[in-house]
Amino acid sequence: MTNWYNHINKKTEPILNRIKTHPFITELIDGSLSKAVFLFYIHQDAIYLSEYKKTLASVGVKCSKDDDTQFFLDAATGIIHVENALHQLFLKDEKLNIEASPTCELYTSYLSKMAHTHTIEEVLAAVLPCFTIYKQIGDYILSEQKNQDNNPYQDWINTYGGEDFAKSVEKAIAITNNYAELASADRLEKMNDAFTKASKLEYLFWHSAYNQESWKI
Ligand SMILES: Cc1ncc(CO)c(N)n1
Repeated sequence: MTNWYNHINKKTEPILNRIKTHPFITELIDGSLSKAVFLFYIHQDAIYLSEYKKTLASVGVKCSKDDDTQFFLDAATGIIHVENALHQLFLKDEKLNIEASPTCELYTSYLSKMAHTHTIEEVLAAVLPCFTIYKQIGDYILSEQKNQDNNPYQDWINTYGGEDFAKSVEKAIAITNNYAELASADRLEKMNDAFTKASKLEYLFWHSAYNQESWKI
């Protein structure tokens, strides 16, 4: 398949639309999101990112082209910078010794499973929504908001709306499309499933933060 990403992006548009209309995002746009909810999200995202960077490094190790390996290792390093910047801004005095929520645990475990027991095509498809959905949501928020000068969450919003992130997203799409071009119909189906599941997990991640999800016991 020549442009696999275009195909799966269209197919998963309903999930993206659900994220755009989720109260976490609509309230983030107008600045009314509760600080407790946002901090819960940032804490969970800190845990998520520290696991996600390991998955990206594993993906890099699995790539056959030097260039692709370098891209994922750089992306993993880039995450360390994002983590430090965001967490210094928003978690100044907060301690990071909290446990992962059920959804955070589910998402990071799913990605780790894909990286360690599935094919390179599937794990590429599984990590891609982390790039593309954040880019789409970052751009969406920037285009919708009218309060860039006084939104308390602007630093977070700017991280994912910028040019550097856009380049990185384009490269991740191109690498995944290259693998999809040579994949069998069966492998493509598995890639679709992985991209769809990771997109749903992105939705659940916002949703679980909005509800400050806890372990039931
Ligand atoms: C849950 C989640 N997915 C993707 C990103 C973007 O790297 C992030 N920061 N958090």
